[in-house]
Parts: sequence; C-alpha cells; structure tokens
Amino acid sequence: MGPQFTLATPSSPLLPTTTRAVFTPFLSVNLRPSAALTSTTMSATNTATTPSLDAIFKQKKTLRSKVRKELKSMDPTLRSQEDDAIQSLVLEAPWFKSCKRLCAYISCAALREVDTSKVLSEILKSTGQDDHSQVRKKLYVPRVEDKNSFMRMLHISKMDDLIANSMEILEPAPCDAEGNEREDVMFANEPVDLFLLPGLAFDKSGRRLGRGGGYYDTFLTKYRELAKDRKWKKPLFVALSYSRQILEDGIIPITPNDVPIDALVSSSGVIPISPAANEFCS
Ligand SMILES: Nc1nc2c(c(=O)[nH]1)N(C=O)[C@@H](CNc1ccc(C(=O)N[C@@H](CCC(=O)O)C(=O)O)cc1)CN2
Ligand SMILES: Nc1ncnc2c1ncn2[C@@H]1O[C@H](COP(=O)(O)OP(=O)(O)OP(=O)(O)O)[C@@H](O)[C@H]1O
Repeated sequence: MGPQFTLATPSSPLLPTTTRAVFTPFLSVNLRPSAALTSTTMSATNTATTPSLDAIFKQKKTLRSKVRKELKSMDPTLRSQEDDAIQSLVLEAPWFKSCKRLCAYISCAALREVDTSKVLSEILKSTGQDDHSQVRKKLYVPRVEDKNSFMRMLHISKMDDLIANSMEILEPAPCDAEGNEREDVMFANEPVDLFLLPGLAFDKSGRRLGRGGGYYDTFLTKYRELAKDRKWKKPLFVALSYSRQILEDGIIPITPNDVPIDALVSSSGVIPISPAANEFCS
C-alpha cells in the first residue's frame, strides 16, 4: 500500500514549543498580511506605522540566521524521516501525479534543504517502451546565470546532466552532451503545472522566506506573467518544509515582491493555502 495522504489542518500544532520560543521576538514586528508594503505605504509619511524596506530586509536577514541555526541543530535521523515523509506525500499527491511538466529544485545537503532526490529519480525513471499507462513528466531545474537574481529553469532528462556550481549546488550546463542547447522553460510551448520550491521559512498563510537572492521571486513573477499572456492555467507553487521551518503566521516579513505559495508540504501533511490548492486537496 502507498503512503497515507494526510492533510494538516490549520489547527495542527506545527511549531514545537521550543521553536516557538526561539522565534517569539519576531511576533513584535507588525507585519500582518495587510501590512505588506505598497508604493503608498512606502512613502516617508508612513514610516511611523510601516517598517521601511531596509528594516524589512534586515528583519529577513536576522530571521534567516535563526532558521539556519535551527536547521543545523536538527537531528539527522529526524531529518531523514521528514525527508522520506515529505517526498512520499509529494509522490502520492494528486497535483503531483497529474502534472505533466514541472520545475523542481535539486536539494543541497549542505544548505539543509528538504531532500528532493527520491522525487527527482521517480520523475526521471525511464518508463518501459510497452508501458503506455505512464507518461514521463518533463523536468526543468534551476541554473543561476549571474548575481542579478537571474535564474533559468532548464530541461534535464537524467541526473548525470548536472554539475556542481560555485555554491556546490548541482545544476545543468546550458548545453547537453550532444552540444544542443537545453530547453529553457520560458521558451517552451507548453505550460508548467507545478513548481516544487525550496526556502528557509514558511507560514500557513503562504509566506515564504528564501535565501535572500531574490532568484525565485523574480522567476516566479516572470513565469506568472508568461502564463497569463499565453492564457495558460496558473502553475501551482508548492514549497517543501521541515516542521521547524513553519513559523506562526505574520512572523515572516514580506515585501510586495514576495510571491506567495499555494501549498506547503511538511512531514505532517499537505497544507493547501490558495483556492487552487484547495481544489486539488478536497
Ligand atoms: N537547491 C537550490 N537550488 C537553487 C536555489 C536554492 O535555494 N536551492 N536558489 C534559490 O535562490 C538559487 C540559488 N540561490 C542561492 C542563494 C544562496 C545560497 C547560499 O548558499 N546561501 C547561504 C548564505 C550565503 C550568505 O551568507 O549570503 C545560506 O543560505 O546558507 C545558495 C543558492 C537557484 N538554485
Ligand atoms: N535593503 C534592500 N533594499 C532593496 N533591495 C534589497 C535590499 N536588501 C536586499 N535587496 C534585494 O532584494 C532581493 C532579495 O529579496 P528577498 O529577501 O525577498 O529574497 P528571498 O525571498 O529571500 O529570495 P528568493 O526569491 O530567491 O527565494 C535581492 O534581489 C536583493 O538584492
């Protein structure tokens, strides 16, 4: 029998008490979803009620350091149990099973990211020529092009297509072994259904704290525009998270450039956030 498909309800105790205590100071930061900065609220006259962009980036930086420490102190057995549970949940999810094309990150152990190796090998597993019941999903993975938050998502068909970059993250070379340019998802003729996203912290209202490069927020915004122009269905943005990375609502500071996620997968289950994710999970 396959793994159970469980739904974490909004009342699930997602934060252990110890973790909650660690992050409590950030509760004093007045950053409710409604407090997201807009061009109006960013004006000097509003500085008394709304933190400046600089202050928000500073809060993000402090929060990143705390989460990194939390991740480093995680027991390796617990980590590997959570990695397995999260990947099983993804593999069993209807939104994963039905997706035809997806963008996923190649997890980096040194960054303590939720492992994606099982999901990726399942995607890349070659289907027997006689097996018409299963069509192989098309996989695109990140490649950082420069430091100006520019990232591409390139097509790969096997893990051997990847080489470690200067940050020790595996990524595809621009061309394959035959010298052909890899397909860039922004120039593909068909839409991506799903993005599996990394991050440092998340909440149940859809906030996501990345590593600070702005790569994903920039990319997701561009991809959303492309899908809209082409009248494609919106892709589902699903983040993978260890339990201790899920923070109480409102703690994660956000700016207008932060792209919210549709659903969050932790070892406790799938948390659907947006109406699109709820449709899949009901
Ligand atoms: N697996 C994976 N691939 C990815 C990302 C990611 O977060 N995870 N990215 C998502 O953007 C892009 C790469 N961006 C990255 C940004 C920062 C760091 C990094 O090593 N950060 C260190 C801190 C560095 C510092 O002190 O500033 C860290 O977080 O510990 C790595 C990748 C594209 N590929
Ligand atoms: N004080 C600042 N004022 C304006 N922009 C800043 C400031 N500090 C950082 N940035 C820019 O903001 C972007 C990072 O944004 P943010 O912190 O929201 O990224 P993230 O969500 O952690 O990363 P990602 O989207 O890659 O997951 C970077 O492009 C960075 O250059």
